[in-house]
Amino acid sequence: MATCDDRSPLPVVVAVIMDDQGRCLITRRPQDVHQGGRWEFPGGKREPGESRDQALTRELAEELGITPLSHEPLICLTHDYPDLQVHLDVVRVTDFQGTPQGLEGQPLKWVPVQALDARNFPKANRPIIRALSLPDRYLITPDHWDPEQLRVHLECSLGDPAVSLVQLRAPQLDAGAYAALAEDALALCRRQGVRLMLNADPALARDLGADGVHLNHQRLCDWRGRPSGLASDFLVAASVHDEVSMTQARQAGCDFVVVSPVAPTRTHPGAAPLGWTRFASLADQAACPVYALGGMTPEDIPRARAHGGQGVAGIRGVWPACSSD
Ligand SMILES: Nc1nc2c([nH]c(=O)n2[C@@H]2O[C@H](COP(=O)(O)OP(=O)(O)OP(=O)(O)O)[C@@H](O)[C@H]2O)c(=O)[nH]1
Ligand SMILES: [Mg+2]
Repeated sequence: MATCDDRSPLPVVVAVIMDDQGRCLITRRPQDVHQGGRWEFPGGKREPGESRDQALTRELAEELGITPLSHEPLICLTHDYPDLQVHLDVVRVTDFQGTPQGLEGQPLKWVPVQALDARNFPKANRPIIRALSLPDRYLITPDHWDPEQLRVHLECSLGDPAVSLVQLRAPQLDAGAYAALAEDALALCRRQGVRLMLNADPALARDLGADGVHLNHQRLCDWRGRPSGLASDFLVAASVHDEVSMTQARQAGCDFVVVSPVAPTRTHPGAAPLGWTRFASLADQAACPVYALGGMTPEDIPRARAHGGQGVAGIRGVWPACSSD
């Protein structure tokens, strides 16, 4: 299982401890410490020579009196506070022994993941909360589907519980046809509680009430901050291919990014794939959850997660099969 690289920022292990009702455990930091008074996920500094998992076990014993039995990587990130740089290696603990108690006198509570409000946490926690709210796959519409095929595929896929985040990408359509299709697609997605990202002008995504905008290379270059009037939960995502575009996505404050091409694809046979090592290095530089795109299928999700990713994005291999295929 991948862990974050050792580096000079303060290394911290953070545990998102889940119960079987989909709630996670949060505790309040004492007033007199760094980020005092804010809610946090349990955890703490890794001691010299300690592995991530050793630090996890020690911190959860010291702070809560529990033993983690199984966990998986969630996200790694570096954050610059004015007074300190931290590197958070965040894991999701899915099973543990014991009953959590605030052994250092800290208040604790169980909260449904959807109710987590990043404003009550240290700034570095925003991507952690975002990672908890995003699925392990991001479906992108193929550009060879005409609008009718697209509607049929959306209708047949939206009942699948694995489908909860979709990007409407249709560069073959002119602006009017795209906007008409987007309105229909939004109505379909809303009915099923699926979030729809428009690969379009951010103002169009806002005006149509989409769940977010997906910035292609040009729109990421042109991005000058969130347009006014956006809902606070409106998602901004971007396509990233290298270190330069990852830096742009960081500066744009993206909620998540898609890194491609990770593996060879049928659509771009000539493009040199990044491979998993380079994907992991780019994911480590991100300040948000990262999906792997290019030759991906749902079977690649564990590999993407082991390399610091949120999951996979797909144009072909990630859509459920439909009877019209
Ligand atoms: N545990 C934890 N630390 C966090 C979170 N978010 C975040 O920015 N941090 C930062 O990570 C750093 C280390 O956390 P910590 O204070 O829990 O360390 P610790 O348990 O070893 O404390 P100690 O020094 O009292 O033994 C702090 O600067 C803290 O502000 C979070 O969600 N959980
Ligand atoms: Mg701590």
